[in-house]
Formats: sequence, C-alpha cells, structure tokens
Amino acid sequence: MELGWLLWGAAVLLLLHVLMELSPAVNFVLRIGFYYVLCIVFSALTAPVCLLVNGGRTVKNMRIIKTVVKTFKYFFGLRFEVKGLENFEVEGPAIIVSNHQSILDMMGLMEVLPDDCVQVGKKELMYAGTVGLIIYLGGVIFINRKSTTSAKMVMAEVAKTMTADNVKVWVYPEGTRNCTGDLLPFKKGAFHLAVQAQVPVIPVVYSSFTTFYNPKKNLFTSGKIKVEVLPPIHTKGLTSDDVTDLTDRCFRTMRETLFRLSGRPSEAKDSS
Ligand SMILES: CCCCCC/C=C\CCCCCCCCCC(=O)SCCNC(=O)CCNC(=O)[C@H](O)C(C)(C)COP(=O)(O)OP(=O)(O)OC[C@H]1O[C@@H](n2cnc3c(N)ncnc32)[C@H](O)[C@@H]1OP(=O)(O)O
Ligand SMILES: CCCCCCCC/C=C\CCCCCCCC(=O)OC[C@@H](O)COP(=O)(O)O
Repeated sequence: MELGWLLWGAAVLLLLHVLMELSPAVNFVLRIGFYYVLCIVFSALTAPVCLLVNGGRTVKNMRIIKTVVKTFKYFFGLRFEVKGLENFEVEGPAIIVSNHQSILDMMGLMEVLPDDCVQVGKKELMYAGTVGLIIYLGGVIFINRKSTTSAKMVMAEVAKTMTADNVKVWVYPEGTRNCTGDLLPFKKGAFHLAVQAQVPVIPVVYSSFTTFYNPKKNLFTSGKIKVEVLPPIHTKGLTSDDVTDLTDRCFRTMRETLFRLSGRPSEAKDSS
C-alpha cells in the first residue's frame, strides 16, 4: 500500500519535472505558485508564534517573520549580495525608500530589514488570508491608495508617532510593483513624512530582476540580486517647499544606483 503511494508520488514529481523542462509557462506557474503556497502556509504557522511571543500587533513580530522569510530564497536559488548595511545605523527613526519590482521583494526586504522598522502597504493586503494576518501582526501601516486624503492623514499620523515610538518606516515610493528594470516616478508621501518628522531618508536599491524574473516572458530562474543601502539623506531644517527637490534628488541617486547594480551604465548617463 505505502509503496503504491510512493510510486504515485514519484510519478507525479517526474511528470511535473518533465512539464517544467518542456514548458516555460508551466515552470513559471509552478514556481510562483510554490512561492504563494510558502507564504500562505508559513504565515499560518508563524502567526500563532507571533501571538504567543509578543501577544498581538507589534513591530517586534517582524524579527520572527524575518527569520522565516529569510529561508525562502534557498527554495528558489536566489542569492543576495548586500552592501552598505552600516548606513542604517542612524540615531533614531528614519524613512527607508526602495524600488519595488515584484511580490518576490518580500524576500529582499527581509534580507536587510533593520530592527523596529514597519512598512507602508496597500490596505488590500490586509484581506490576503493568512498573509494578511501576518502582515497585520507585523505592524504594517495600511493606506488606502484610492483616497489621497485618507492616505495623507495616515502618513501625517505616522510622522507624529514614529519619533515617539522610535521606529523606522519603509516606503516603496513608486507606489506599485514595477519590473521593467527602471524606476517609476516617485510619489511624494515618503518625503513629506521625512520632512514632517525631520528624520533622514535612507535609500535602498535592488538590482533589476529582469535577467531571471519576467512574468510576461514566463521567466523565473535562479539568480543573484545586488542590494545597496545608500548613505542617509538628512532633512533637518527642510520644509514642505523642499519636498520636490528632496524627491528628485533621491530618485536620481536611486536610478543611477539601479542601473549601476544592474549593469546598465549607458542609461545612467541619460537620467538627468
Ligand atoms: C511568515 C511568512 C510570511 C510570508 C509573506 C509575508 C512577507 C512579509 C510580510 C511583511 C512585509 C509586508 C510589506 C508590505 C509591503 C507592501 C508594499 C505596498 O503595498 S506598495 C503600495 C503602497 N505604498 C505606497 O503607495 C507608498 C507610496 N505612495 C505615496 O507615498 C503617496 O504619495 C500616498 C499614498 C501618500 C498618496 O498617494 P496618492 O493618493 O496617489 O496621491 P499623490 O499624487 O502621491 O499626492 C497628492 C498630493 O499630495 C501631496 N502629499 C502626499 N503625501 C503628503 C503628506 N503626507 N503631506 C502633505 N502632502 C502630501 C503630494 O505631494 C501631492 O501634491 P503635489 O502638489 O502633486 O506634489
Ligand atoms: C480569504 C482571501 C484569501 C486570499 C489569498 C491571497 C493569498 C496571497 C498569498 C500570497 C501572496 C504573497 C505575497 C506577499 C506579500 C506581497 C506584498 C506585495 O508585494 O504587495 C504588492 C503591493 O506592494 C503593490 O501592489 P500592486 O503592484 O499595486 O498591485
């Protein structure tokens, strides 16, 4: 009886392997599907641990979540090469801004995430089943992207509390996923937040995924991601009039870094 099941299991695995070899679409769907399954299952297993250890919604849960998510890269053959972690060592709170290419970014996020750092996320994520629960327990700040007024109110509240609670806030200033190998124009919320709280902005750049991940081409292989934490940009003394300049400066620096890390030096020259 057991041998029968074993043979069936082996046959299914063999079939999947052959299908993956033959069809890039099957390979892509299975690998991305596996990522979803990992996220859903490990969120369900990690949520009770977070509740038992820390009792509820708190940024301290991010340490537990980080430990779990950092193991995911081994399943997909992803390697991260991180530089500049010392740039996170600023005194007190800060706004961290980074490029956002895919849902796979959660692995890259956890690779470098400093302690006591919450992310800003779209409120729809709260309803993503067990993943929503774990994101809620981790203290993620939810914003409604369909209402500028309410998003701005939440961000203004964060500006007040981040100093009191001494937390860093991670924002994806492109506001959505973008896997083109370039940056979308930055939204200004993160920079308003930094100026309102008078805290530094720390840019983090991940090299382009396009060589190993492209949903349009059903591409998802193993790969190496270079990550660079850039020096903090200070905002002491800046006012709301300086937000546009601050945003542009940060955008230019991050775009140049993105092209350098992704081996596209010629385009960096075009980015004026
Ligand atoms: C254990 C296993 C687990 C496995 C799975 C889980 C893994 C990990 C779990 C934890 C990690 C979870 C992390 C989740 C990350 C999720 C990422 C996302 O969801 S990204 C999408 C959401 N984020 C953003 O959108 C952030 C960037 N957006 C902004 O900053 C925007 O500006 C805004 C959202 C604040 C407002 O956007 P919008 O309505 O589009 O309006 P704008 O055009 O941007 O602004 C209009 C004008 O208002 C000005 N403005 C903006 N903010 C402010 C402010 N705070 N104060 C004053 N004024 C503000 C802005 O400058 C515009 O004016 P203008 O004159 O045009 O300059
Ligand atoms: C009861 C409902 C069940 C729903 C189940 C859904 C399960 C989803 C499961 C796994 C997904 C793993 C994703 C990990 C978190 C990813 C965060 C993320 O990258 O969000 C995207 C957001 O930044 C930008 O969104 P858009 O590009 O604007 O869109």
